[in-house]
Amino acid sequence: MHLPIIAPSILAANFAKLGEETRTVLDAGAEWIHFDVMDNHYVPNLSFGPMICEALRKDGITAPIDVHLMVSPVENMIQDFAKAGASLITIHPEATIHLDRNLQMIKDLGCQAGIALNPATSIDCLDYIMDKLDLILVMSVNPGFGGQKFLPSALKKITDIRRKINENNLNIRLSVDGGVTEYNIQSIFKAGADTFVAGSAIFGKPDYATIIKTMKDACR
Ligand SMILES: O=C(CO)[C@@H](O)[C@H](O)COP(=O)(O)O
Ligand SMILES: [Co+2]
Repeated sequence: MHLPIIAPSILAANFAKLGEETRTVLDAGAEWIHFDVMDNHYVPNLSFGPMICEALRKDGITAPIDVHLMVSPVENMIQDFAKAGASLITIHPEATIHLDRNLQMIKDLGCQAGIALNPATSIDCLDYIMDKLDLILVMSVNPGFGGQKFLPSALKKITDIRRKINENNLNIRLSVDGGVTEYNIQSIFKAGADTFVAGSAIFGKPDYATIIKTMKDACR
């Protein structure tokens, strides 16, 4: 099992100070930055695109940027985010009719590839693509908005996917996204997740270092 990673979602940051917020949360102990891309088509909300990712890179952010694409179609955004400095690009199976091809496209562009599973999406879709994955993102809310409540059904899904990863001896990170807080992170960790996306639980606090430490301490 991998060491736990905290990936704050900057969707919950103060957009007027995005560079500063990103640096502060990394200095506070976060390992990755989670970058939620919403297109008002695949999900009913609009966030930010590759230009903002590129701006963070130009501003000196060197930490891994974990791009969560909630867009359809995916092809142009995969190319643009790879160019903009994304480290990892995660796509939703419902957002494309060529999942295998698009995962391969992410890898060919030099990024790590992830798949995001909505609350109602079965883990069966993993069966023929596991060898192309660096990350599986379990959505513990329906995608489109920050600040929602964690859906407990995600815990069984995490356990089932952890079993699949371990049985096949695969080097895949298992991430959980949506409603992760200092109160539920331990049960999510115990279910088998190793990567924790949290937006409002971190950016809603005055002291990012304390909340990140609390979350990490819960994962032991
Ligand atoms: O992808 C998404 C939502 O679609 C997430 O990354 C959320 O933005 C996480 O925010 P919180 O639920 O932690 O506030
Ligand atoms: Co996300």
